[in-house]
Amino acid sequence: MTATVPGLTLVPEWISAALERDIVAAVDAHPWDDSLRRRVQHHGYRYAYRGRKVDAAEPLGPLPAWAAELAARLCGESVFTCPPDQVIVNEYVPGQGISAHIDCVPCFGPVVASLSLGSGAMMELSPPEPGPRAVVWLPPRSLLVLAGDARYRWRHAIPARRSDPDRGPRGRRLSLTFRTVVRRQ
Ligand SMILES: O=C(O)CCC(=O)C(=O)O
Ligand SMILES: [Fe+2]
Repeated sequence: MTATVPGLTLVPEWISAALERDIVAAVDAHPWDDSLRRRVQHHGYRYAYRGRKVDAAEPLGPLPAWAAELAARLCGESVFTCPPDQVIVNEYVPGQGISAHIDCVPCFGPVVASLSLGSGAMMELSPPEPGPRAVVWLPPRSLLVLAGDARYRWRHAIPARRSDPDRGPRGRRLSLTFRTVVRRQ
């Protein structure tokens, strides 16, 4: 049995295959940070995985053009109430994943949106109280939006494996996750 997750929305084919190709090329033209187990890029603000914090006083500079365009579209479509100003790119090669977590609550605002490019992947979400997990297939070019309980109470993970049940082998996947940095007064 799988559960449904309040606050989770998945929009298939949020971008075209042509735009997907252009964004992957633009992302790959930018240097990667390979100090973690998977390669990442941080745009807008750096997120410190270790201390789980973002320094809102230290912007990295303007978002790259592809990220600024997608951020504007997310705003225009009212996915966010203000333009997201922080983007993390994750690269997963087959066998890589991300362990179960809730995105940093004091660091980021109430909406987190993640665009999948390249390969699809299966996401597992665990409820706040013991109970059945939810499994969501994230196809390439889809937009996953986490708000409400999906953002604040459920944990999400991408199991580190080479293929997904019923979906076959994974290829290289990029996820582009848009967030809004919380500014403390
Ligand atoms: O790759 C994904 O779709 C999820 C990424 C994620 O959960 C994160 O960066 O916090
Ligand atoms: Fe996350």
